[in-house]
Amino acid sequence: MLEIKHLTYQVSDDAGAELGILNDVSLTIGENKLVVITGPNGGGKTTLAKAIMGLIRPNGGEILWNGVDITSMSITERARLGISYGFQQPPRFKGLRVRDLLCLAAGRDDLSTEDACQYLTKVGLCAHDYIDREVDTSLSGGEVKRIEIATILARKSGLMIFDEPEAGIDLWSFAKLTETFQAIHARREATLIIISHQERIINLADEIIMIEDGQVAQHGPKEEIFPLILAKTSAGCTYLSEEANKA
Ligand SMILES: Nc1ncnc2c1ncn2[C@@H]1O[C@H](COP(=O)(O)OP(=O)(O)OP(=O)(O)O)[C@@H](O)[C@H]1O
Repeated sequence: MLEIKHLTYQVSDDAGAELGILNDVSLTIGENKLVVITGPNGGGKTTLAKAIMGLIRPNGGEILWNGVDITSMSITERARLGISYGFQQPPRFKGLRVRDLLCLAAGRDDLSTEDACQYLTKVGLCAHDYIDREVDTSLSGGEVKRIEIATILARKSGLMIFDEPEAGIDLWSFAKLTETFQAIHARREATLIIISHQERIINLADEIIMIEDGQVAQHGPKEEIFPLILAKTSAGCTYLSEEANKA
């Protein structure tokens, strides 16, 4: 279970004034739930994910994973506790091959080619073409994104956070990725937090959290929150209004 209590994160602007990015965020995510975080651009979704992973230090509040206070822990300590985060824009690793990254993620030098390839297939990559490629600028944005997601799958974490996994990914790979999320969830293997604006991903959720202006604007079961989001975003669009009425 992930518990976030009164989390705040502030930065100073150029004039030295405090700017609140996360403002008293509290929420609880149950074990093995699939939760989608959505909301307007700049609302604070990535900042919240980075705070959970330890990539930024909050100014106040607490984060507990399975009852353990991780607020002051390093990224490495959180990773050891089984927390993973896939960046919105993943980094590249010149000199490392896809195979090396998967071995590192799985924590095994002896990861078989077959096992490594299975993770790539789950994100819609033809394993044979990619397993020995270097993770450098020769790979497209969508390819790097899928390779990073494959490394998260290889890590077998208890809490997997994906930041806009759909970004830059073609329709075919996106369909494969959606199936993969669904399969992990069906096997109740991990708690999944997916930051997304994509209706097909939102549809996979047990719960939706809407973050707006650094606060939790809505949090509840998909059946309750999705119609509210559709109604809010459909003003002036007849098609979306009809979908909202159907939902
Ligand atoms: N270090 C920082 N300094 C100044 N502003 C910041 C900093 N980090 C985040 N912000 C601002 O905080 C707000 C929230 O950013 P964040 O990336 O969390 O939004 P988001 O909800 O993930 O947006 P998107 O949907 O566009 O990815 C944005 O306005 C961003 O510009």
